[in-house]
Amino acid sequence: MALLLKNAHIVDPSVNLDGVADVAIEGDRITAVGENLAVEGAEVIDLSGKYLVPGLVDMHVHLRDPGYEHKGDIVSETRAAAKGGMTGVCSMPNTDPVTDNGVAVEYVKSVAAAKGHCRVYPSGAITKGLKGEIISEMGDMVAHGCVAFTDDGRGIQGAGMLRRAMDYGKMFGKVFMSHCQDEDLVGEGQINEGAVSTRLGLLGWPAEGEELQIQRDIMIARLTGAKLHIQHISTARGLEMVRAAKAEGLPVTCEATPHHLFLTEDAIDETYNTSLKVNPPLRTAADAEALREGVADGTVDAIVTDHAPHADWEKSREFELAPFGMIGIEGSLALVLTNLVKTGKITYQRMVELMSIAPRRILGVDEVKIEAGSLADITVFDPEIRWTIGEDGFESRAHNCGFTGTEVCGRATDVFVGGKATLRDGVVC
Ligand SMILES: NC(=O)N[C@@H](CC(=O)O)C(=O)O
Ligand SMILES: [Zn+2]
Ligand SMILES: [Zn+2]
Repeated sequence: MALLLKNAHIVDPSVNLDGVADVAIEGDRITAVGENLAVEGAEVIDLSGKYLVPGLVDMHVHLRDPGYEHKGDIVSETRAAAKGGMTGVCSMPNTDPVTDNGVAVEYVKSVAAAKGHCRVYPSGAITKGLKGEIISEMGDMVAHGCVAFTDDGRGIQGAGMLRRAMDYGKMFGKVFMSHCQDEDLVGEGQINEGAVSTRLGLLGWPAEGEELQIQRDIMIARLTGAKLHIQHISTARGLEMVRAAKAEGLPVTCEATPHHLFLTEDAIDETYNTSLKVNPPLRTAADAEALREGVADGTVDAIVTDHAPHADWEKSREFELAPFGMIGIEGSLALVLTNLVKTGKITYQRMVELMSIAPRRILGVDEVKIEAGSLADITVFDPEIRWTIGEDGFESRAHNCGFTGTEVCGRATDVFVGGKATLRDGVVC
């Protein structure tokens, strides 16, 4: 049946839209955008007071499926994505078995298509088993729908390995996404190296453990001509390196997470909250401030969550034994609205670039525009809903959210993927 979304404030910088209008949808496409639209027989949804934007995409998400379904699976984590307002996610390959061949990509793609609550764009490992030793079956993975290559969860330790993978893999035209972590330097580091790690008696993880690989990967991208995307960037100097690479004209992009933008190492205290144990670690206030500047000035291309579900029993251990990672996909839109848009740091248009347009462009997946003919992947949110993260639990199977208890303003109410509702009035469908 046709759908008519009425009276929403549409924001889509790609077609210069910033104002109230109606959107008509038929099948999986937008058929018209304009004022006072009427479509015979259409279901009419009044969206007065709400914003309507091209569907949000979180390009860094751990679905944990196959292999770690006790943390989350494709159904539970795409439900979380829909609840957070996402129409699509890029899944990470650190599953078991690792997503490093066409069959593994096919599994994620087909289960998501059959049972998922948003689109899933699978990434594939750069090296077999994420071991950093042998190049994965890149061509096979691309043939099965892999959109990007990454060894996320680990960095590629050998510079020569990365060089060979980029030299070979660049023919597929996909982006290489780097988790930058020099394992020899980082060692058993638990949180950012500094006064907080010293006071709490936790081994430190120096900013240099990330920056060395950011610089190295930029240099190897320059050498090979491959497209490079720096994942979950967390340090001011690392961001400076990306800024310089962009100024040089290299095909380098980067992403930042809400936790690296809005939390710092100072949130970690004697309660040893393991939800705040993330890779890379929460950094200093100066780092977070530099990242927010980068979001505003365009150096940071995309906001992602690095949504990383872990079971309660895995996180309820000594800080050193708990795994790294926090969930975030249900709160990211609200955190960005609350901390960046409503404070005037960025506009709604910039938010749409960061959370919708740039992720699709970097991943090279179908564009979505609020105009006739486009795929009807749409996110609707109410900027005035006040709520507290975690108060009603989570759609995710996991609870390891570092923002639990944080009061925010703004929440997704309705999401459409290919014209089909996946969230209606805040309820996942
Ligand atoms: N970010 C994390 O702290 N953890 C991620 C891995 C990763 O993104 O590197 C995970 O898979 O749990
Ligand atoms: Zn990572
Ligand atoms: Zn990750």
